[in-house]
Amino acid sequence: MPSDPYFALIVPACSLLLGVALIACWTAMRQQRYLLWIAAGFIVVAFPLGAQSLMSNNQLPNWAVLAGALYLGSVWAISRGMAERYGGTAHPRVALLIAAVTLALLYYFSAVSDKLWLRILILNAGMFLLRVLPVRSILRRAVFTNGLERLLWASYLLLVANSVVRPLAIIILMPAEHMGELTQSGLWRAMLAVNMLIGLAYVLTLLASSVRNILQTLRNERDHDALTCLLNRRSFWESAQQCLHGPRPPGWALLVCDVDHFKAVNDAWGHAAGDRVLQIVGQTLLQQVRQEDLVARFGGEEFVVLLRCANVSDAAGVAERMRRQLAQTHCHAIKGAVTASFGVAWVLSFQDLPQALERADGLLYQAKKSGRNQVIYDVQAIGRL
Ligand SMILES: Nc1nc2c(ncn2[C@@H]2O[C@H](COP(=O)(O)OP(=O)(O)OP(=O)(O)O)[C@@H](O)[C@H]2O)c(=O)[nH]1
Repeated sequence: MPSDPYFALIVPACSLLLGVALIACWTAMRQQRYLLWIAAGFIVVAFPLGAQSLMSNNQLPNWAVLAGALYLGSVWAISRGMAERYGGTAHPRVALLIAAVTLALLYYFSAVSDKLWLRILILNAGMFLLRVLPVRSILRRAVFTNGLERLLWASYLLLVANSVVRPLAIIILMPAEHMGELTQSGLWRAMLAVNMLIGLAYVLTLLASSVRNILQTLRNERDHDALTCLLNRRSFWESAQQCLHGPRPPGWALLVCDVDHFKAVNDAWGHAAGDRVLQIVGQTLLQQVRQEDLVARFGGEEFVVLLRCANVSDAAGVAERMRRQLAQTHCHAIKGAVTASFGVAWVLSFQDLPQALERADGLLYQAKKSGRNQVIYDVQAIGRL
């Protein structure tokens, strides 16, 4: 047994704690099942690591196959988690084959011909192959959109590289005559520490990027209408403030659009068909605007668009295109098309936005009163730019 067994237990204890931290993170996020796989990887590896660090050299060969199976299982669980996170695959059948060959070789070099350095080499080769398994499919599918994602990927590749560096370091740095004392050597402890540091970097980056993703999802849900995926009233107001900031904003017009006789659509075809109509209206409005414009669903069948344009008649032209396209778009759910009415007002500034909304609403009301399926705009606003 090593002279300082408690020091040797620090690394497996840390691994266990990292696994528990990942499970805690999973319970908070629920849907991210890959966290469970990776947690399992860190928890499982703690047992052979702890046990082997406490074993004498004579005991090591007896447990080589079982410890090897646990190491390989833990490595594959992490590969599986990474594959699941990025929509790749960890090739379970190939993994099983690699594990079977590795364990057979471990058995041979423990029971038949006891060679510790060969066992280390074989086990690390098996671990390397299992870690590499998902890499190709991940690279094909994953888009590393931000620094954290790139850092996570880099720390996983470090784990992969470590499976190569570790056995090489042992072979190069450990004198053959002292190979038997490997698990009690300073080199072994240094390798455990490096392992732990890479593992720690990996888990911390994983936790940070998972929290980032969940916050992004929550922000997305907070800012968008669940049915049409358009901006909701709240985020429309926030984004409009950015568009219209400053005392003299560039030209902006406000379009208010309301689906005609929508209650009748719901009554005749059901609520699900009505929902589908709302989605089509949202898509139609989006198709007619540029990226800098804002399209929002304010509730019910009312949509609002903040449009960057030179004057109100240009905005009315855009609304007219929207109206026409909507009237021509066939919706399978109602076996026909819907029409909508529009009110278009000019926006003087962000402070003017509530009044502009009232003006556009008034014009929309006029459009409804005058027979629906039409655009009415604030004629007097022409040339105010
Ligand atoms: N399917 C669906 N219906 C909704 C949703 N929100 C509101 N509605 C329905 O939209 C209908 C709006 O009806 P009204 O305000 O009377 O307007 P309308 O029938 O379109 O009449 P006009 O606007 O005057 O042409 C109501 O029946 C609401 O129940 C939704 O998210 N999905």
